[in-house]
Amino acid sequence: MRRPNRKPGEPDVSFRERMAALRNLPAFFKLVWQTSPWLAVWNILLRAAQSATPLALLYVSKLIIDEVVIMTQQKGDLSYQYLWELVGLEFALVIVSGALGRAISLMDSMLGEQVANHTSVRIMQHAATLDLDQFEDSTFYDKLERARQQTAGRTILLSQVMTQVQDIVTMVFLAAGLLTFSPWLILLLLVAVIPAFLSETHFNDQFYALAWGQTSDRRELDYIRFLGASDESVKEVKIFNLSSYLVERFRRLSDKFYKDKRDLSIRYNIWAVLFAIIGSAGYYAAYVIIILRTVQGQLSIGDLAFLGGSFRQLRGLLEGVLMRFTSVTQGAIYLRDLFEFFEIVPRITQPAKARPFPNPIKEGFTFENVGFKYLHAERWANRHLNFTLHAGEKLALVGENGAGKTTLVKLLARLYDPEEGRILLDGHDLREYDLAELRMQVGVIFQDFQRYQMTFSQNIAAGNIGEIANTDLIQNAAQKSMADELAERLPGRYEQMLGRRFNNGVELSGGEWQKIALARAYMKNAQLLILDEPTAALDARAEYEVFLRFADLTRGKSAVLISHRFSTVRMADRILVLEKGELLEIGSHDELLAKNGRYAELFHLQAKGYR
Ligand SMILES: Nc1ncnc2c1ncn2[C@@H]1O[C@H](COP(=O)(O)OP(=O)(O)OP(=O)(O)O)[C@@H](O)[C@H]1O
Repeated sequence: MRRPNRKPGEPDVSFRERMAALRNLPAFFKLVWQTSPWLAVWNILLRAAQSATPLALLYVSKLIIDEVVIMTQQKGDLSYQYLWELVGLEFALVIVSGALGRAISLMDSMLGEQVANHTSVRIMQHAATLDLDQFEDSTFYDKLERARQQTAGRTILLSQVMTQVQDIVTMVFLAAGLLTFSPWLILLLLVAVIPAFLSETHFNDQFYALAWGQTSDRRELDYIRFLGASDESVKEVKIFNLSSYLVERFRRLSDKFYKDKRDLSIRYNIWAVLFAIIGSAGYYAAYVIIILRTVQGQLSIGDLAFLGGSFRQLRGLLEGVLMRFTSVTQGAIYLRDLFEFFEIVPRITQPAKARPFPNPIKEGFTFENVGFKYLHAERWANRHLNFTLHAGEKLALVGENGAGKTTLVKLLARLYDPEEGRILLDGHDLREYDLAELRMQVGVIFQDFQRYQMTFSQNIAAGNIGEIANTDLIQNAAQKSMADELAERLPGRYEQMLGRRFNNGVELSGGEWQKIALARAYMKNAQLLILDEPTAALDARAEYEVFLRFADLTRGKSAVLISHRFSTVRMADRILVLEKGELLEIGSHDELLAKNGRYAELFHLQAKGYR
């Protein structure tokens, strides 16, 4: 499904591509089938029954008219029985057809909603398997966005395709009726409708191309809308008076969207009116012919009604089918975005023959000439890293902003794999180990940890979600990170909703959130704990206590701490100083001070500030 000659951002919607996109339909119907086989079967059965009703109705009404004409010419006693039977039959058909229509739209909406939910779940599940760097790539993000946004479109697509098939079957019925009277009326019908179809196809291409080109701008629009009115941004928006700037940016972008779409819509509608006139002319030409033949006595009045009705309905159906064809292919093109998203495979995967994670770790983690560069970045974020994090060792990472500390930690946790060199754990490449076990055994709390808009205990359980029902473990973890005192003060205690997004939520201070995030680290019995600036928001006393406990609680386990506070850093067994992604110095606090290098310089600089 790759499009080799397409430049990024350039849509491809030629007729061939459009037809090719229809190849996505079987996979789509597989998805529908997986969602709910029963609803799908019922939908098909009901539609099959419904497709025969228009012809039956037309035919019965022709019989009624003919019977009425005969009766008006008869003299003497009239027998009404046949007539009433026919009227009763038509009445029954109308009732059945109405009920079928209702049932079909009910099935459509139920099935559509289920398909939408099922797809959303699959998108979430698939997204969860993908790598962090894939999320950081904007073309990936656009694809994810398009796959996500088209949920409603897919619901419509489902009923459109089903209706399409149903209408085609109805048309075959009607055309069979029409053919028995005069085959060339069908030809007239095609001539009347095909130009409209071609115009529709052309404009649909244009609309798709427009939407395609706008994907990343639309993301920007959504982002501005979010910034303009969200609890997260309101503080800064007010303080910096950003509102008018944001509104202006929003207006400019949305005006551009509006103008592009308006111009296209106007052109589209002008052509549509023109082709509708051609379509009507075709219908009336056929009607005139039928009328003339009736007047000449070749057709009955009932035939006139039947043929006129058939032709009108056929024209409506054919027009509908042809127009729908373009929106079906349109939907199929969007499906391609969905299936292309599903085709993206993560690079960081479970090895075929996974090695069990060592418990306990014997030697530790060894970096062998490790280098890593972010996608599209010019500079290496980490390079030439050679050191060992010994089993049971507490290592602190120090360095200026952007020195590569967080990147190093992400490599340790296998959120990325090194591009150069390798990381060994007890002598084997980290990539050989079972990924799920690695995730359980390596606990990381990032500096930009999540503040889940969930309850206090759910926020902590996020660290080991399998234990969400284990209140003892959750409370124990809270105690270790000193978050328990906070829970005691909250009205709902452990069940207190946090954040402002939902009812009765309580907002916490930065340090309070940090204690909760820290509790997540204690939810697992991980052998390597990584804390990326875990105490930046804590007050001095809390920080001191947290670290005393941390040292105590992680005795015998390995830990990596990133911190800009030397009071914290000096508690580590060894300190690794990074500069521009490379290892500058490594040693204990005393060793590095004695060396009088960069660490000593930074340490004295900070100490001076406190004197
Ligand atoms: N997701 C990313 N995509 C591209 N470049 C990135 C990404 N994250 C970080 N970088 C770049 O990689 C380099 C190292 O970043 P890193 O986050 O590892 O630094 P750090 O030492 O943790 O910084 P800080 O002390 O500010 O947290 C920086 O130059 C940064 O701009």
